[in-house]
Amino acid sequence: MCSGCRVDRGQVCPEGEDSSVTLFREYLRLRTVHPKPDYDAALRFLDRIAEELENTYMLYLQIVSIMTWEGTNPALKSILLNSHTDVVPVFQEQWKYDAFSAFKDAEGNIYARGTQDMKCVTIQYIQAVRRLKAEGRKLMRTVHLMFIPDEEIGGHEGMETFVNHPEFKKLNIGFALDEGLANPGEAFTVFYGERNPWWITVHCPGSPGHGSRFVENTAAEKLVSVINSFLNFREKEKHRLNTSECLTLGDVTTVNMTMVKGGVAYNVIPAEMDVSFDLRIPPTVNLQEFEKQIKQWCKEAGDDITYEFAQKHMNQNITSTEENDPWWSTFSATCKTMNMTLEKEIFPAATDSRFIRAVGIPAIGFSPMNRTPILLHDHNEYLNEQIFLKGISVYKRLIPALANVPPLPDEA
Ligand SMILES: CSCC[C@H](NC=O)C(=O)O
Ligand SMILES: [Zn+2]
Ligand SMILES: [Zn+2]
Repeated sequence: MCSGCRVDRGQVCPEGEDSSVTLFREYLRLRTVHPKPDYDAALRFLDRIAEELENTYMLYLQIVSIMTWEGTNPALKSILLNSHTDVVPVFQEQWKYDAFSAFKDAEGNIYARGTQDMKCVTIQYIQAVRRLKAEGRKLMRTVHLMFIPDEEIGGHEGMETFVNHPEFKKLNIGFALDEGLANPGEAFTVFYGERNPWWITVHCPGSPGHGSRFVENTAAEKLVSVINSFLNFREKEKHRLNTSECLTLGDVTTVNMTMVKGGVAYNVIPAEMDVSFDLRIPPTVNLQEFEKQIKQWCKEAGDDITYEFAQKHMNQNITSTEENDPWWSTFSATCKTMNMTLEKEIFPAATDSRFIRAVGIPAIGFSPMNRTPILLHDHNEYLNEQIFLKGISVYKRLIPALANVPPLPDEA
């Protein structure tokens, strides 16, 4: 039964492994890894699950799959359980085990790309729903499990497109859960907003000439000035983070110089040099003012400098974590009944939640992994099977609580 793992809660596979863990390991072995993710394998896997769960299963744009568990009052806004199916590449030589073998060591640590980001959450949603259905539970609101590609490469052909698709609107989503991060301590981290990613390339043109001369107005001098301005700001933000007790990474702006381009030969002064930065800007920063600052740095560096963005997210919607917010109060009260401590933060990187929040839907980023080092995108990404299993019980409480939030004033 291990390979198919159609067994349910509490049932144990022949080798004594919980069937949910076996299913998780099976999913981890699918190579949905960039740059050529095997999405077909994921779709076949999900197709089978949908059949097992007897959920309505739809495929949109050939890639986004949605399993729907209809509520007893389907006119009410629904709950979205979102997860992406892709994972980032690995440097296999740096791993202790094959990154797609889902090796489990004696402590129950499962090693594979995607154990934390975010194949764990996908299977936890599925198994929680499976258990609830097996118990004959009926929920008031409809629950949609959405499995989406391309999150790791910016979501252009995934969530960014899908949120504007008429089929997305038809889902009538009131509240969404999406991915978060592990927490090495006892607490669980929850994310109510994200920093905006800005990927910028600054073009520094200059006078060319022979490498033996003191040519005026060179591209390199401008480049150095631009780099210094960005990196001085980086130092300030780093200092602000390191000297404040209450700030987390999501509360400051990070700047990283990630690419430089230019030059053709040792003795030819180039006519242009380019530099690219990855900026992540907290939702509290005035983005117009921030761009003015960038313009100023470019102006100070010399004439004719231009810049362009490869990513420039402007939406700064955050999700309410006020006690009077029905979604948040339900989420946090349910966690409290399980004695979970929550730490509220701004997500430092970008997830598909930014597209969900941008269309006005509240979303919480949450991956139930405490006592776990943050290893997403890292070598030897792993998750302990007990932590993974605990997460299923967490969702088994959260999903009905959220799906039973009484009709809101605008739904009456
Ligand atoms: C700006 S699109 C890139 C999205 C990517 N997400 C996860 O790592 C990130 O770099 O944050
Ligand atoms: Zn992710
Ligand atoms: Zn990721």
